[in-house]
Amino acid sequence: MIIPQEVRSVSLWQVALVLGVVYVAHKLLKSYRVRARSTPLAMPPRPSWFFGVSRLIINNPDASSMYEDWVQQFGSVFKIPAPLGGTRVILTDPKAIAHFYSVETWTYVQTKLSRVAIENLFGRGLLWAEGESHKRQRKAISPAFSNVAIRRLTSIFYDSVYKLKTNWDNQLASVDSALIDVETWMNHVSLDSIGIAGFSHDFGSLEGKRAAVAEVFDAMGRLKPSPITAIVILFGNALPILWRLPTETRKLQTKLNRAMEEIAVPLLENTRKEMRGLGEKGKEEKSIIGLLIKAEDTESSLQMSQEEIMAQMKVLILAGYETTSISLTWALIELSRKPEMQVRLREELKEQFPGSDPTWEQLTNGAGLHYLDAVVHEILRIHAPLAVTTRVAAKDDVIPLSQPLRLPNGELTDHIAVAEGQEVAVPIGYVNTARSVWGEDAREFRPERWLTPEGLPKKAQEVQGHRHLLTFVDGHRMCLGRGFALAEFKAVLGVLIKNYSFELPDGPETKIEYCRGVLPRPRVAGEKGACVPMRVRRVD
Ligand code: HEM
Repeated sequence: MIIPQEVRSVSLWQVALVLGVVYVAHKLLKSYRVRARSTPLAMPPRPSWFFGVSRLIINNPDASSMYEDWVQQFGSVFKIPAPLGGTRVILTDPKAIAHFYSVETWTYVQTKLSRVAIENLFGRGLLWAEGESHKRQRKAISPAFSNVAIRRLTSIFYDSVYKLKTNWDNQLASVDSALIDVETWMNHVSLDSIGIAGFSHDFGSLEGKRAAVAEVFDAMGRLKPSPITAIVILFGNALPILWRLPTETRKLQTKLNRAMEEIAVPLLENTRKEMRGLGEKGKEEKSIIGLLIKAEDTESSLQMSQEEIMAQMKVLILAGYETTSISLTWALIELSRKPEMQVRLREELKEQFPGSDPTWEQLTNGAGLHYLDAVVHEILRIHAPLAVTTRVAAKDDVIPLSQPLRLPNGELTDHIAVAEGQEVAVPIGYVNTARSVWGEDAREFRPERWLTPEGLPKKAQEVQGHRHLLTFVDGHRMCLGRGFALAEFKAVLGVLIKNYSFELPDGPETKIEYCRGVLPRPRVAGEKGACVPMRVRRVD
């Protein structure tokens, strides 16, 4: 049958109109239901329906000050305008935060958008899983992060930093000092360490090889929002097929998968050979994923598929590569801004370990390395690589508060009601550096605060998490690799500060700014990419 053109176009318009009306009605109904079942919280004005305050936060190098203003105006729990007309509840009260993390992955889950993005890029591994599936995966992978396992991996961190040392010593053989981009080298140390310790693969970046994985991460940081990506982000939840469009992100995903496959296949083969007694003599598999494959087999449960193994490998790279290299870079920056602290750390290292390097026990239990421990934790406090946890409520919830909160209607409350579908966030970076929690010098790099005999301020002690910091979050998703990260951070920083002195190109006042990466990275102002060139000298 031939349908006249005008009839066809009219019906298309009608369909589009009906769909539009249904969509808007659904959105309105949903927001009405969320509002009806939620405690009415205070909220700052909305600067844009499309972006909410997200652009103000992302573009603000001092987002903590914005949160501080809001806390002063509205109290410890409030709402902020989120993108597309939505709202987000912000928790800064310690009891509320502890509750939130204690029910995360069950009551609070990844937003649909993050979940699809994580699945597409990094597979259905630990970071993607929620609830029962997350519990099962975490139980399977946890033994590979035990103290015994990390202790056996510590030599890998030293191997990496000594490869760096060989290169730097060559550069400094005939000159007094050299200008070295320390951020790139921290990336190499971190990537090669996670490759070998995580899944027995040497990326070789410390020897000048260009790893495809590092290229993917660099490219992800440089991705520019295109109209097609915007469409996928806006409508991807409703129409998952859009995620299959050949966007730049999808191309990177294919490249990352290919690179990881090349690593996963031999690892699986070698580990299974070893378990059948056919492995290379003296080459026992001790990497995190290797241990995981072995454990699965001895428990004679189902073997992990190659796809699952790749997903966990990608989780390790995503979770462990940038976080550690960014933290090491910030440590060198802060110690260059405060040369007297650099000298104090060097003296401690030389005094305690004049002719050797500390073992895992010595790194972990202090062994006189109190200042090293203080520097590391102070960096993790003021430069948390992940600045916020954002989740959505999967069901209605009641969040308890440690202090009564004054609501906009004048009532006082000791709890708040949150409805299913409401976004909730914990601003990690702000809580770690809040003056009301850490004192007037909260924003300053002052490792000495960790050494005071009376301990941390009382308010800080109310915050749960590793050493009262939210840097590794808390609860079910608390960073599994924190023992790994701390051992690596201390081992690498110890060798660097013992052997070299670091100066920023324009002295302690050199301007440092953030640049985009998968996570925000530091750079010396004016540099094109994420570069932190420093004047490096050998010290005897
Ligand atoms: C300074 C370094 C590090 C920091 C600040 C850090 C921080 C974090 C944070 C904030 C999370 C929670 C992510 C979320 O809620 O979505 C996390 C999860 C995780 N991290 Fe780390 N991380 C670091 C290093 C590492 C390293 C080196 C590894 C592995 C060797 C690692 C493995 C993991 C894993 C497996 C998870 C997922 C836990 C789960 O979902 O149950 N992390 N990390």
